[in-house]
Amino acid sequence: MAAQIWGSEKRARRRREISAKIAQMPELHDSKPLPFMTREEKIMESARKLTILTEKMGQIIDPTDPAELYHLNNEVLGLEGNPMALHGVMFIPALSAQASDEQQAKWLPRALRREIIGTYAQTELGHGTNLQNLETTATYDLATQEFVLHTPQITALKWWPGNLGKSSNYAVVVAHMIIKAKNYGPHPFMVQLRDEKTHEPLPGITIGDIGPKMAYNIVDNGFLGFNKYRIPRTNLLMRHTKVEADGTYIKPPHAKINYSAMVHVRAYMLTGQAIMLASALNIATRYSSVRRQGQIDKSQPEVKVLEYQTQQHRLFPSIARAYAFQFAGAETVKLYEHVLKEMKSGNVSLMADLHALTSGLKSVVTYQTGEGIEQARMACGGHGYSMASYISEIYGVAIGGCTYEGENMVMLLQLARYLVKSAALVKSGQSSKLGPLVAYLGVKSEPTSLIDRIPNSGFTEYVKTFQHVSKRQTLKAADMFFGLMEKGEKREIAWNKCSVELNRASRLHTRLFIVEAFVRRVNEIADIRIKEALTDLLHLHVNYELLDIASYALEDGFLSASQLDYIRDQVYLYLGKIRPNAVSLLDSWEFSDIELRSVLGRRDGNVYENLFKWAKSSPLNKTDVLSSVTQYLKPMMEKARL
Ligand SMILES: CC/C=C\C/C=C\C/C=C\C/C=C\CC/C=C/C(=O)SCCNC(=O)CCNC(=O)[C@H](O)C(C)(C)COP(=O)(O)OP(=O)(O)OC[C@H]1O[C@@H](n2cnc3c(N)ncnc32)[C@H](O)[C@@H]1OP(=O)(O)O
Ligand SMILES: Cc1cc2nc3c(=O)[nH]c(=O)nc-3n(C[C@H](O)[C@H](O)[C@H](O)COP(=O)(O)OP(=O)(O)OC[C@H]3O[C@@H](n4cnc5c(N)ncnc54)[C@H](O)[C@@H]3O)c2cc1C
Repeated sequence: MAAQIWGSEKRARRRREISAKIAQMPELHDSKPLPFMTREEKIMESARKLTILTEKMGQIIDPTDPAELYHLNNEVLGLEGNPMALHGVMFIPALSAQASDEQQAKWLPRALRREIIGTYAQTELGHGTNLQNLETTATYDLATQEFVLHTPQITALKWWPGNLGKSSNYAVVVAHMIIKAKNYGPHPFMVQLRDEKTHEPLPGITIGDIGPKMAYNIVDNGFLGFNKYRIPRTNLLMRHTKVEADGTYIKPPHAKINYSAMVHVRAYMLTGQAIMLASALNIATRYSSVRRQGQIDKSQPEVKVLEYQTQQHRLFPSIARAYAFQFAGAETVKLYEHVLKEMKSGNVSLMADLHALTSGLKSVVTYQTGEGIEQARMACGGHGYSMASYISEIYGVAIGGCTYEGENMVMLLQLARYLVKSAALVKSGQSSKLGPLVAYLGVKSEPTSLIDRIPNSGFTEYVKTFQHVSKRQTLKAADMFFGLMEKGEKREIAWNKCSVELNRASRLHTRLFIVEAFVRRVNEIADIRIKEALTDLLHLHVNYELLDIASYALEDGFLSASQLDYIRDQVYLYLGKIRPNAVSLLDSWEFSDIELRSVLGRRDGNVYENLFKWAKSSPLNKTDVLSSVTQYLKPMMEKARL
């Protein structure tokens, strides 16, 4: 199963080997539990481990393999981030995709050797979503052949970029490029922020940390202002766009090609979200098979809480989602790598499809991951609320994904633009022009679902039902939009008035893609036992998801009330079938205790002993009487006694 999850037997084996090596290297372990550290201590601890890793990485992993690097990172540095998180996640990808060969030769080896630390600085205090209204400017000075970066007012301060505040000395900065008073829109520039020797901010740069966040606090998300700060013309990233010495602008082959670093993260973060969901579920499911509370049969002893159907219903559909996201994520990464290769050689024809797909997936996956992790926390009762479970940190980091790389509603609306264009093709009889991801929109569906009517139909009837609801909602939302325009409404006003319906279409389309990715994967599996276990999970997935969106299929009679009862019964049937495998389905992800960082979710299951040990190690328990008591509470009580 681990081979299915991680892509191959070799990958699963390598992960095990890496975890085993790390287990033998105490210098790479947290020196004490992270929740007991202050933010400064955590940042220091992370930097300590990061520098050891830089020295010893070659002994542990193949540093050129991103999957090994990612696993090493999760084990040693963990999900709260590290001082170089954005260096790998966005700075290097931005340079790789947007810098010319010559620029890459100059900067990439230095970045890869970690001679310099970089980040991706785009969002500002006043604008994150609407890139056209970013306010930082890069004005070309023909006389000196330099760009002058400037922050015209407080809202133009860069705000949020990870590791910008304290760790990075370089950044890819996105600014509006102005040449001879003409604004060419947002473009990426390579900018040095700090002196390479002293790490002091360079003159003209104002920089710092934006303060503590809900989670992810090892990362120093930062602010940055420029006061007429000059950089050479050749620091504009020039793979696709060029500015010649005389100010001549050579436009890129696609208007949005400079957005590729965002698409990179949107594609890669899906499996990251699956991992976080599976981690939280691993903790909750292990704990649920240790925790005994109450009886189902009063004549029997107390049961493990995992025996309760409500507990299974809370956890198992999310186990199925974690697998579904992992499989859909792996497909998306493959597609992304393909499109990136094409883009580098000038073929930009697949960019729109990839953008639409990743926009929908990042939104649905992050939202459902958040839901699943929060349910996992509640499934652990009171102990889930303790930082000892570590679920709150996993939750905080995961739901950051609902916001970063494009706020979820906004990204769903990006996919909706693509769906509406596709609907227009269907309506004008040009279905043959639909891309493969939306081809179903042009296919006539049956009048009613045949779920429960065709024995052994596999998942075909389910997929058809998902296709039906997605198609119907897309055409309905598109009709609403076109109708408003026909009535004379301006395009943007009409769009806004339909946006809730449009986003519903985007979600349904994306959920269909996730179901199909899961079906594709299960169909490929040769090992009978693995196939059986995953088929059960897939049964739960399709029935649970369909129940969740049933209103769309009920309202036009595609599904009947009796079919809904059938689907509900299937959910209960598969909850029971999955119960014996539940812990194994999560243990198969093979998270080590070091990586999980959870007292509640440890492999040994010694929950109570470990919780007591953890509580005793709380810094508050170093003394029996705190100074807050001697200084304030004791005098107060004494005064009251007089
Ligand atoms: C590798 C990682 C591995 C694992 C990660 C795991 C865990 C992660 C843990 C921690 C987190 C780590 C890092 C977090 C880092 C976060 C970084 C950031 O957040 S960076 C900032 C991100 N910002 C955004 O995403 C901004 C969102 N806004 C936009 O993208 C755009 O403004 C928007 C698309 C909304 C609109 O663009 P605009 O240019 O204004 O639009 P316009 O109306 O002119 O055009 C729309 C037109 O353009 C098409 N389009 C838009 N984008 C693309 C694209 N990327 N590719 C192709 N086409 C694009 C769009 O479809 C539309 O086309 P049509 O007109 O409809 O034809
Ligand atoms: C943990 C974290 C890490 C980050 N890291 C980075 C980084 O490394 N580099 C970087 O540059 N940035 C980073 N960001 C910033 C992030 O990319 C932005 O916060 C994000 O893109 C959302 O933009 P915003 O804050 O402007 O939200 P807003 O756009 O202000 O969103 C507020 C509300 O307005 C709604 N809204 C906005 N526009 C529309 C619209 N057109 N239609 C409908 N509704 C709309 C949204 O849906 C939302 O409900 C990070 C953010 C976080 C939380």
